[in-house]
Amino acid sequence: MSLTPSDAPSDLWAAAEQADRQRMEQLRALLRHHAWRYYVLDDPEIPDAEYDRLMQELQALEARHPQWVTPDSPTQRVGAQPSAAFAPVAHRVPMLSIRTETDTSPQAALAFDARIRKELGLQPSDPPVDYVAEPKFDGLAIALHYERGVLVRAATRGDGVTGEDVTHTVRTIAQVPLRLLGDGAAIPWLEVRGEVYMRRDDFEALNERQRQRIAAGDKGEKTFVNPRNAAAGAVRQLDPAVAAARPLSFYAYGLGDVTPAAQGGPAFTRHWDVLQALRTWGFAVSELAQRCAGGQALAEYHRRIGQMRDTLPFDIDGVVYKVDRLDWQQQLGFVTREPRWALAHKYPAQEQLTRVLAIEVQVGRTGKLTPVAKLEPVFVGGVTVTNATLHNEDEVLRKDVRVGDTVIVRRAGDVIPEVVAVAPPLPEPRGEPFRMPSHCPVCGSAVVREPGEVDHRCSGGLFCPAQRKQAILHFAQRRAMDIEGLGDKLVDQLVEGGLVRTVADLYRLGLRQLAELPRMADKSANNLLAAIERSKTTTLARFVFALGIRHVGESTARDLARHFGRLDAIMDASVEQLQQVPDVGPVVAASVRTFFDQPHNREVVEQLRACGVHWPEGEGAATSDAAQPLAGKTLVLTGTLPTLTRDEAKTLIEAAGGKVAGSVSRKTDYVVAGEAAGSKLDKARELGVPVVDEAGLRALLVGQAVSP
Ligand SMILES: NC(=O)c1ccc[n+]([C@@H]2O[C@H](COP(=O)([O-])OP(=O)(O)OC[C@H]3O[C@@H](n4cnc5c(N)ncnc54)[C@H](O)[C@@H]3O)[C@@H](O)[C@H]2O)c1
Ligand SMILES: [Zn+2]
Repeated sequence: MSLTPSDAPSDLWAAAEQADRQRMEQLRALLRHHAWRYYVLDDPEIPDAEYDRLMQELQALEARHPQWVTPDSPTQRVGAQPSAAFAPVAHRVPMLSIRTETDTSPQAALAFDARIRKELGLQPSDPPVDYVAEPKFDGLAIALHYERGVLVRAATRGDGVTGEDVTHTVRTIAQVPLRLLGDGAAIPWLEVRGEVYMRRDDFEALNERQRQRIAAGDKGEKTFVNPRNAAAGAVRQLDPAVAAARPLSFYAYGLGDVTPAAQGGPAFTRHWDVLQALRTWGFAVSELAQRCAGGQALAEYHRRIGQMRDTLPFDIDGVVYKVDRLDWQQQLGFVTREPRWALAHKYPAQEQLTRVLAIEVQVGRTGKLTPVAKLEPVFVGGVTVTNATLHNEDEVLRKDVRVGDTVIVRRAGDVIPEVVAVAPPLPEPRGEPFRMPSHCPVCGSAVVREPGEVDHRCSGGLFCPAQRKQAILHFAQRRAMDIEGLGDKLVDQLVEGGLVRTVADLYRLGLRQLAELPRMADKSANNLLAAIERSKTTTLARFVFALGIRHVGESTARDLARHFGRLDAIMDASVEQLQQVPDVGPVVAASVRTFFDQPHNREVVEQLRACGVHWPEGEGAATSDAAQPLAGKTLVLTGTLPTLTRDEAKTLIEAAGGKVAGSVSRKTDYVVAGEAAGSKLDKARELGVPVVDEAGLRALLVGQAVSP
């Protein structure tokens, strides 16, 4: 029920008025606070959608009570007061906001067109109005001043009248021309306007780098809420080096104060022509800008760009419609803070508020543990989201996200939704701070975080159901157990069909089970069984590599096999003993020890042996199922060999027991030189190291002597 003077007693009416007035005061204070966080600190506390809701509520109240609208109300102003940290720049042509339409349906485009036609006094019989439609980039507006084609100043929008001088940082942006091309160079005074933004991939990479820095103990660093704020923060830096290190981009979309045509400035009649000229002067102008005749074409544009939104490399929060004819723009003019000739037609917000119901830990296929927030379902970026990543333990603690908190969730493009921050107010009392579990929630094995690493990992690689597929693929690969035909698709089928839980189950597969799999003929099932059977005869080095112990690659596996000779010796070696092996440092040693400390991993190893997987054990037998003609020899590869790639040559040499080194020294036994061999060949000659070609290498591989 709504209260109006006619149906409510006057004191009730007065009370309602009083409540409105109080709410307006409250909203203004809130909006001022959030505008300050957003525009001055580049560190918003609430999502834009939330800010827009507060703004709309205030606008509605002001519409109902126009007598209480104050000139300093956030509804009457653009941006925020420029910061005193920068020199002020006066905008000769004010930098305004754009009227925003949050109704994402096509109707809004038609309504805009109808309004424009009405304001221009057009008749239904008049032709459609020409518009230019452009993406609305989510970055920050910048004015660039060019004097005779040379960039002399760059300014933020500030409060629309006075901006901040950010020439020092904007100069570092590669897409901002320092000198204009073509006839742009001759214009006495030219102000170009556009948006500085950060591409989504650049933003993700920047945040990943920040997370690494924080993990490495850099206390001063933080991650950024979204590309818009990362871009704004970079531009509004005092130190240009910081901005230069952040990957920023720039799109030009219009002009500000320009020398009139009569005094040597450019003459334009349409906005579209402005965009084309900007391009010839050397600016990036969006390829997505398009001319549209009439409201229907605008609605179609909104739909088309909306469909592309997730795949665009940058964030957009809507599209902008602009009347193309500049004389009409002039005629339509401005209201307080917005031109009448433009409209920002939004898309569903990419950031929303919701509540954390739980924090779960997920285990990825490589064993990495990721804390994930379970959320009260929320519509964000066009879909309903119920889970959002929290990346790692440090991130959860730094953001201090707890169960019961209200958080900002971001979903942009095809990047997985993430919790970007906790939003005030905090609940009273709060939940417990997050702790990473000490044991894998999937398999119960110990969870390990290595020094200098951001991630926690499950150490039960051979057994952990989360890591099954990865473990089997690794185990079966050519350089490990070499089970031919056991690829991605088949592993999926075996695991999903419940036939294989650990690698030991491979040796228990029967023909009947295999033949029942979809797309599996008897012949291929037989081939696979034969390949599995063949793999039972292996070497200790291959077997150790096949286990998938973190940091134990092929060559470490070989070193371990050579040093210990027997599997049990490796499994029981202490961290100190492991470090006796050349090239095995504390991290690798700890990783091997932890792996074999997991009872589940040991069980799988025992099952493999029980299934008949075997290798020659003991001194000298460690690595050889064939002769090792290059045992103890070090070779260096240089240049291009006629038939072998460098990888293939390396594999062959290592299979023959040799080592491949990166540089030539007195300890090098042979240098294998191909086409276009460089300084390594010179070095070999200088040191008198024997040099062989590919034929020579092949001879060495089979144990023949070669004369260099
Ligand atoms: N989260 C918060 O706390 C908070 C606080 C204050 C403001 N905000 C957000 O900031 C925005 C405030 O609106 P505003 O007044 O700055 O205007 P706006 O960002 O909605 O629209 C005007 C701006 O659009 C940009 N723009 C992008 N592409 C353009 C194009 N092709 N042509 C012309 N302009 C283009 C320009 O930078 C211009 O200044 C809202 O989205 C609001 O939610 C958020
Ligand atoms: Zn596990």
